[in-house]
Amino acid sequence: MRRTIATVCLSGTLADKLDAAAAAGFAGVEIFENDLIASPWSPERVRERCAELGLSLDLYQPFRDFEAVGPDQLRRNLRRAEHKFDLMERLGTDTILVCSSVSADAVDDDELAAAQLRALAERAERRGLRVAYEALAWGRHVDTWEHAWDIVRRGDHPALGLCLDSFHVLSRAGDGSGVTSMSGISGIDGDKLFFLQLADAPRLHMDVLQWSRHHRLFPGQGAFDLVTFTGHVLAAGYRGPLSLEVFNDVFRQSEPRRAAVDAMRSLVALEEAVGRRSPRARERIELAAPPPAPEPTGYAFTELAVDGESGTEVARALAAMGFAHVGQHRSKPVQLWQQGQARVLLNSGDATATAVSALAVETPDPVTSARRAEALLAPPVPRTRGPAEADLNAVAAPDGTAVFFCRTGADRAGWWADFILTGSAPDTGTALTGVDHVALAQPFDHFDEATLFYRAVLGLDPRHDSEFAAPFGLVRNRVVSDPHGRVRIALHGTVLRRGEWAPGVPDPQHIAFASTDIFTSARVMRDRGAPLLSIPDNYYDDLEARLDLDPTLLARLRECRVLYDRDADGEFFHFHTEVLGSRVFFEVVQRIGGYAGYGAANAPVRMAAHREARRHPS
Ligand SMILES: O=C(O)c1ccc(O)c(O)c1
Ligand SMILES: [Mg+2]
Repeated sequence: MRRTIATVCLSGTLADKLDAAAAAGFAGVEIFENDLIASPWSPERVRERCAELGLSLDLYQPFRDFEAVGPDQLRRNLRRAEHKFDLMERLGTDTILVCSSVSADAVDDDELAAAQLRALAERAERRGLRVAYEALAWGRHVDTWEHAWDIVRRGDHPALGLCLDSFHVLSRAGDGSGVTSMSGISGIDGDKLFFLQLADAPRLHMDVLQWSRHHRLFPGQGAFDLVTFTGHVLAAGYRGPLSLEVFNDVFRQSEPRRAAVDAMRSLVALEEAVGRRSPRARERIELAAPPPAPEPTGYAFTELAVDGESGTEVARALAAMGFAHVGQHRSKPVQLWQQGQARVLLNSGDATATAVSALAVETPDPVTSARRAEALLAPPVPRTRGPAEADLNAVAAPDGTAVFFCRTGADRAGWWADFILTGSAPDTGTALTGVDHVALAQPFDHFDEATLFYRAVLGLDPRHDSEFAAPFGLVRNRVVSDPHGRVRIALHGTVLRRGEWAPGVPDPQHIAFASTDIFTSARVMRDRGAPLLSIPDNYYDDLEARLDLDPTLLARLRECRVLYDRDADGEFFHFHTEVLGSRVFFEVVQRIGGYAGYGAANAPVRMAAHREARRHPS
């Protein structure tokens, strides 16, 4: 379908926004009035620039507080409208969005509202224009799509139709009041559906206007069921553009070209999901159909960027945890460390701070995984490849992490062949079997973009949203994972921009290894000098108070400095190393039963302990 975007979604001047929309491949834009008013360009110049960029002007918006007023006010409103019609002619756009009145002057009279909208539509029609009426969720008298649709029908004019905006529909449809629902949408006459605006949002309990103006997201980044919603709209016969209209404080300050790519990715993924839900729609309507994501089967490796100093520190910690340096890269300063199915690369080739620099996801079909990534606009990572080295496909995630696709299995012919084996063997006495999850710190501005990236590109599902008060501010967590938990990526970032006084290091990232026996892991690793994190006694006193644990178990937890959590499905045991270099640590976890969480309740304790360890290095 045609994909368009409202200029309000992007930051910068109108010129910046148009450039960004075109660069991301949008076919057209909704011109948001404020962007035009603030622009030094004449409407003719805007039209010309859009033509140069290959963008159509699909909508002019918003026209406010028009309907259901007294005769004097109506005269003033029609005069105002004629001015905007002049402007639309100059711009070369034929549809104006009229949003339901929020004015105290508006009266609760549907017949009057319909008659006045009809009068507006008559004037529009004379100029070859049309009016799309949208119910704002906070409209004074009209705040549901059903009500707006009823008025449009009463107005009964060919130049008067409905604009549906998923935010206004779904913010109200989920509030439990039953005043509106989306199921009736498929019964709307498709010819009367003049425009469709799409936005997602997190479920928040707050004033709906504030929610809309600050927290909208691109589809796939929030909690709204846009697949079902869009399916209903298409079933009604709508064939106009899918247009994004997102008001979001973070996007408003992001680099517009990058935000526009995020936006485009959201629509491609949405079209794909709609087509998958309804194959019949796919026969009739052109919907994006990127190659389906092959289900990831695990991590081939995780790469850490290290410098000389942190490299030694990390290597020493890995050795104490039972890993062996089993391979050395043929042409690059990269070491391969292994224990069970856990493989860690230490790359000292780039002089960057210690960080998780790459994830290699195992897939049964790396070529298709890479083609999908490309279809979803994942930027490729340029790589230098030595002779006889594996041709690894990598794309860059929004947080800068390179994501590689490697064939499932040890794949000795693939990336593994780039390493010369050292002959060292791991020590199996530490009970580690593989990688449980990788936790990646997300830059404040790219959290939602990252969720969509991992979801769309890798086909992982978001789950386990949580938020907790940490020593340096509120932290937000979200895990993206495949259904079997083979590739779990825990994304975390601050909810608010991080305070200046927080330690002069970025949030640490970590790799969590799975253990079959947490107490053995802890004891053996401690004996071998692994830099394990010390946990305060207060924590164990509180555990005892809260959970009424078996005293023997509590004593073992306390002795081994293991953290504990449980839920209805099972139990979780974990411990951590200190931060190695500037921003990486390791975690060891054991899951019992069906526990599928990450011990979020313990995270503030762990963070404070890391802070303490940095202040008083052992
Ligand atoms: O927040 C608003 O005022 C506003 C304006 C125009 C829209 O299309 C909309 O959905 C909201
Ligand atoms: Mg809208």
